[in-house]
Amino acid sequence: MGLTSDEIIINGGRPLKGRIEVRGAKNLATKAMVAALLGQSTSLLRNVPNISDVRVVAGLLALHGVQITKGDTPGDYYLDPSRVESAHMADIDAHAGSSRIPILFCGPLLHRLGEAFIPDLGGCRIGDRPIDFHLDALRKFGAVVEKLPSGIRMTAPNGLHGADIELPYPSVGATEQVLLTSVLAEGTTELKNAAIEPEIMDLIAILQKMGAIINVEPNRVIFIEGVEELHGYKHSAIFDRNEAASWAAAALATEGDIFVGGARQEEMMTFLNIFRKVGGAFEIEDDGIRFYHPGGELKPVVIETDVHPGFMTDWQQPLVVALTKANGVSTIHETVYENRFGFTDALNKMGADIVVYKDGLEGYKRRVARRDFEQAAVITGPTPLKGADVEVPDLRGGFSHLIAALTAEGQSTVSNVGIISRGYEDFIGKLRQLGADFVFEA
Ligand SMILES: CC(=O)N[C@H]1[C@@H](OP(=O)(O)OP(=O)(O)OC[C@H]2O[C@@H](n3ccc(=O)[nH]c3=O)[C@H](O)[C@@H]2O)O[C@H](CO)[C@@H](O)[C@@H]1O
Ligand SMILES: C=C(OP(=O)(O)O)C(=O)O
Repeated sequence: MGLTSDEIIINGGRPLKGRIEVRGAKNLATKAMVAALLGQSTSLLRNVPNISDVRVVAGLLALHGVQITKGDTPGDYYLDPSRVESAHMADIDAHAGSSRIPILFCGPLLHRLGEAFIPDLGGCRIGDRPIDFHLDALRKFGAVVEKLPSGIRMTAPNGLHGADIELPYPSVGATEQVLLTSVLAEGTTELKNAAIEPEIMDLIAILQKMGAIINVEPNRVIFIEGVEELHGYKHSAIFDRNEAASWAAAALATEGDIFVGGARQEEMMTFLNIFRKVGGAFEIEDDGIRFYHPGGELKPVVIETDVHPGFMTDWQQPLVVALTKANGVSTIHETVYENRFGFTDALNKMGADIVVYKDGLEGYKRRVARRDFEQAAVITGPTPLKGADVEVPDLRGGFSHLIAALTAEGQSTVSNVGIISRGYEDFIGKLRQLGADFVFEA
């Protein structure tokens, strides 16, 4: 079969070595772009990554009348919301299924227009991804929600008012929903059990620059005093710690040495501890972090994914590849999503020994139990990987397939790699820079 632009042929076995840069986080830049809708003047977001999720949000904002202009410096986006009131959103449902970000348009659009239509959501298919926390919170602010066959329509006949909200779980998206809605709601909002990921703190910094009053209090409480008006912001997006962790895992699995420019220690501390326990080495510099395999054997670990400051769910997939090389049995408990080990089928096809326990491991007690069961993957190593044909299932799983193919003996064809562009800027160029041996025709 001929090579298509959605396929990469990788000849494995070559260590990745060199320097690459990570830019602004997908999980902040897209939300910061939505925040621009709340301002009365133009915002400047810097360090925006060139990824498809950003293009999807830019397209949606444009449909809503936000004029987006790129600045002379790469990654600079000017977002002018002054024409939102006169926009006609004719093609809005053409964006159905393209990303999860549209749900965050609710609050800003209700404030600006008194109504919002949100097309069906996309994002990674990693189990059921309900939006009940979002809708419950919006209703508490005074929104009236109507479910339609192609999405959700929302109105706020009496305006939006501050509310007391306690999330059943510290959801990242629902916390952002509350922040983006409460800042212009009349009165005060107290949010309990909020998510406190670094990207959320960066969003709060942006909202404060716009004129919002937000206090982050102890024990996951966020207190917001609504204001009458917000203006544009100037902000440089926080670095993408998920991308940085992925390249770190690639360095370890391929026995390589990668300097990740733009990575910072503080937001990656939990990852760095595990990286060290597995046998990886790192050096922290002012402008980035060097991740490398220092020689010697890799060691097995037990990981429980969790909300921040725990080990992030988006970090486990690339690291699993390195764990197939560790000497012994590693266990990963995925506690954030119900179904995030689908990517391991392809690794097993390549020779890994990974057993997924869909209902969790008997007798294992979590520190903070959330459900009756949690998915667990048990990885027994070391198992050398062999080249195979594999298909990318989702963003992080896809990156792990790339790493697996890079470490495997022989040739692999990884198809459906387009998904990886959702969250990894120019990953093909970066692989080239790091000396990977592959064929890809754009
Ligand atoms: C674009 C973006 O920022 N994506 C990130 C965001 O996703 P996202 O914001 O979608 O993740 P959440 O933190 O909301 O989800 C966490 C858990 O809460 C559940 N839940 C969430 C909302 C809701 O209304 N009801 C409900 O049950 C989800 O199904 C999931 O099991 O945080 C995740 C957890 O750090 C990351 O893996 C994603 O990369
Ligand atoms: C799950 C992820 O993203 P999203 O929420 O955008 O699907 C991810 O970044 O790994």
